[in-house]
Amino acid sequence: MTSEFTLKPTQTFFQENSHFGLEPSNIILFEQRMIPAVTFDGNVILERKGKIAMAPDGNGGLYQALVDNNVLEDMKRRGVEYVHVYCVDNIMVKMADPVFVGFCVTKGADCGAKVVEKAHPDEPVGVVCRVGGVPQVVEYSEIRPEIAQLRGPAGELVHSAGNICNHFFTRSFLHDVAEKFKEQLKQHVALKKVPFVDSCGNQVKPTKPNGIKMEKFVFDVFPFSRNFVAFEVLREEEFSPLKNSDGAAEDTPTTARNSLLAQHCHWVTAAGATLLDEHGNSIQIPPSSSTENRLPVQCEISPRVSYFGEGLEQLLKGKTIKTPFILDEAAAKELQAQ
Ligand SMILES: CC(=O)N[C@H]1[C@@H](OP(=O)(O)OP(=O)(O)OC[C@H]2O[C@@H](n3ccc(=O)[nH]c3=O)[C@H](O)[C@@H]2O)O[C@H](CO)[C@@H](O)[C@@H]1O
Repeated sequence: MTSEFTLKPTQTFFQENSHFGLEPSNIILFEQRMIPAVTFDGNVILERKGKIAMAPDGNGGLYQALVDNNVLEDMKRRGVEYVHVYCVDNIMVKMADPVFVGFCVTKGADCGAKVVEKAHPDEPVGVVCRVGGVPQVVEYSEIRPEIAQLRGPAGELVHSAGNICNHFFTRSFLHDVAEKFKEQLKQHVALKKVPFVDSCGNQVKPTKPNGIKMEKFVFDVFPFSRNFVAFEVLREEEFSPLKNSDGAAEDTPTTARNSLLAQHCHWVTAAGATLLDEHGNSIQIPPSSSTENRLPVQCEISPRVSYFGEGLEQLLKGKTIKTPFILDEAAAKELQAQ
């Protein structure tokens, strides 16, 4: 799902990359709806003369967009029964993870969410929990601080299941949502800086929030589930979000890249290889849970060679590898021939 802003660049990106080897007719890109941004007293905002400022309707706009674009019918025709939904800003996402999907299917779930243990009470992640017995996510922007900080007897956070925006649905559940529940999804208020044109015709880029965007949230369908499951995974293996530009303290392009490189180093050493730095000295890799802040070892493995570290032993066991090291399909062929 894209928005009005991202459809064209996404299409172009897929074309420029030969659809990553997929059959183009098997890739369905579709747009979510846009709704007007308004001022705090409810008036529309002019982005420029003659154009109302619009914004995508939140990731919960998915359910309306599935209907608008006949996507569920298309899935039915293709025999798609299970759907993996994830947000675009997590470099470590395991697309269509067979373990997660298998877990949900084995449990007979119609709806599931991957979670990681929250790092600290104020971490900006929603909390997957039950409220009055009903499964849901309480978003970080809406949880009361004293609830976020509640701790159990051993000092652990009571509400520790951090939502990573990584969900499983059956097609039949999505069908029910589209037919019966989508109108019941709440609107959430987001205070935003909305560029506008002032009464003299000048473009203004506000420095503090001047408007409201209404958003629906993708997880607001969880309460309608008949069998909801949560599946906890390790943060260092599956979650390194990109929320800020470089220069910020966390969740930047640099931290995302470093998380991926660190993971790939672990795969290489777990497969029995030794990594060398540019001077030929062997590199000691800290454990994957280490928070030690050091420069990443330049070691990257193409997802076309290994999805989650599997199959590397036959290529790498007992080998000594100089970094920077990129294991793409061509390098894998060479290693296989050795
Ligand atoms: C509403 C929601 O899911 N919140 C989750 C989201 O927060 P976060 O604040 O990151 O939520 P965003 O509004 O950025 O949306 C997350 C993702 O949803 C998609 N998107 C967003 C808006 C939109 O109109 N259309 C659209 O497709 C994008 O892929 C985006 O990456 O990720 C966090 C983990 O990183 C979770 O802990 C939050 O609970």
